[in-house]
Amino acid sequence: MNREQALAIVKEQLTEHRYLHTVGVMETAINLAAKYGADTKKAELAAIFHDYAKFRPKEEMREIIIKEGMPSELLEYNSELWHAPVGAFLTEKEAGINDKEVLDAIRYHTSGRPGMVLLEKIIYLADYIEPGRHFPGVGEVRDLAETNLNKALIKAVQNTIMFLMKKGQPVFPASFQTYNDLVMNKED
Ligand SMILES: Nc1ncnc2c1ncn2[C@@H]1O[C@H](COP(=O)(O)OP(=O)(O)O)[C@@H](O)[C@H]1O
Repeated sequence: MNREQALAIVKEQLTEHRYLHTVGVMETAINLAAKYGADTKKAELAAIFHDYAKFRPKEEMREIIIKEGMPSELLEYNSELWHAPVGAFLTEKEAGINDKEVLDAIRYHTSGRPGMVLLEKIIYLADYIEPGRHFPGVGEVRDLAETNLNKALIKAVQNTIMFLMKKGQPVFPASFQTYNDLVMNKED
């Protein structure tokens, strides 16, 4: 599937604002992939589809999580988390993309996971720093991403956890595990 075909498929699923975000994630992911030696075509495809399920009704997502045997713990946490694993499932089912690396990058783009591979890191980070994002701390992560992918990712995961905790919201544990994994295996 080429870029135009992929973008046309997701455009139908998204609002204009979310579509523009997706294009920003795509461009950022391609740049990061080129810089850090990942497959730019896979980065492009994963970025285009990362929010494919963003606007599916909650009930549909809940059913898919249960039926497809996804971690039921997800249902106890912020439903904002659901579109990532459900998006991976629907990207395969409805768009026919079956590349496991691409699907995993979509699946883990919101929570992260311990042992993230390069493509997963790139999509998580591209989602966080694409040019349309404007929130406190994003500039620091953008700067880090120029030179050190892991340091940028640690900062992004840390900011996300701290943002949720400051609001007194529950934190899905995969993000803590991601943070610990990255910090404990830091290479510099
Ligand atoms: N571990 C977590 N526990 C609970 N909510 C989380 C966790 N990680 C991210 N989120 C929340 O999920 C939401 C969606 O994040 P994300 O998928 O990265 O962005 P978007 O869908 O806008 O591209 C954000 O509001 C974020 O705070």
